[in-house]
Amino acid sequence: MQTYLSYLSRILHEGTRTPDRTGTGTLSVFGAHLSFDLQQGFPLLTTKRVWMRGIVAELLWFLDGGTNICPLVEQGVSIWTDWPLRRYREATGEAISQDDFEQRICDDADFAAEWGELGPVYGKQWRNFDGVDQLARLVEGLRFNPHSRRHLVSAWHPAQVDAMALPPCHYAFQCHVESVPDGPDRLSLMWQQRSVDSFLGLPFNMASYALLTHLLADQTGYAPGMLHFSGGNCHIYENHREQVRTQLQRTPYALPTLTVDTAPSLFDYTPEHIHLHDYTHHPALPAPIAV
Ligand SMILES: Nc1nc(=O)c2c([nH]1)NC[C@@H]1CN(c3ccc(C(=O)N[C@@H](CCC(=O)O)C(=O)O)cc3)CN21
Ligand SMILES: O=c1ccn([C@H]2C[C@H](O)[C@@H](COP(=O)(O)O)O2)c(=O)[nH]1
Repeated sequence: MQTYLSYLSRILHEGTRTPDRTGTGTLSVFGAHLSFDLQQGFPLLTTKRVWMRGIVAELLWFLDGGTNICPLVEQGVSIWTDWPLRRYREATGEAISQDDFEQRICDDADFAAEWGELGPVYGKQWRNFDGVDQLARLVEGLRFNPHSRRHLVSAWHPAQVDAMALPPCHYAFQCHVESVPDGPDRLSLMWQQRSVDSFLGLPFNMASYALLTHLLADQTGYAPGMLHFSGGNCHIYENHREQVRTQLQRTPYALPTLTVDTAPSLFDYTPEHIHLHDYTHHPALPAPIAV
């Protein structure tokens, strides 16, 4: 995890003060690459608590093709609530609390359909990009044509980005199968991210794509290989600087490991199939999210 801490330190020391859409202000660099060997452990930060249950819920929601916050909210996961909540407050002028908004999303299906929808975001594009189930195709391709160089999934649909609550930040990923002498072939994954909230978002994204690699490997019979991140605008929000400094003073613990119980298909996993082992971490570092 030293690689993530060095990345944060680079933004802190070399980053340029840049205004941003949310009005928060950032320090940013353009262009960064991080690599993790999934054989060496599961890349969940140990220098603060990272909320794995929320990450699992979000990824399974993407895999299910979900674009409405309702199933997340029902599991107590609020990471996507801010955007629909703001839309509701602006449209109605009602000063509803987050708790009351989430309660209505859970209790009233019509309300959820109207106000909990994020538009054609990740889940939609992964499972139904103009009629193409990109994930089903990916699994078939990995199984039957492993050495293809076209194992690519795109969430960036130019004709639909304006209809999304937030255009995709991690907008594409590619898989790669590699032969290993005296061992099972390995499945690696690289994801592209145009905009990177390095303190709050990236730890989620790293764990989420690591988990996706484990699930794909489980479905295709490969061992998890390397995970690569390629970032465009990599930033630290001004109001995360203190938390970043605290984190940089902490010494990482050994990484946890992850095991997966096999499910009938990529679309049948539940949180009960996913087991995180030996996760030792420093205390949580709360920080405000820029909306
Ligand atoms: N500015 C911004 N950063 C993001 O990372 C981000 C967005 N917006 N918008 C869409 C999604 C939502 N994601 C989120 C949203 C919230 C947390 C968050 O608040 N995490 C906290 C606490 C989680 C909890 O325990 O409830 C954390 O400490 O990691 C993380 C990722 C990632 N994305
Ligand atoms: O998975 C995600 C989703 C979002 N983010 C961050 C990156 C930016 O800080 C904001 C998005 O704002 P834009 O103006 O659309 O770039 O959300 C992330 O890091 N990871």
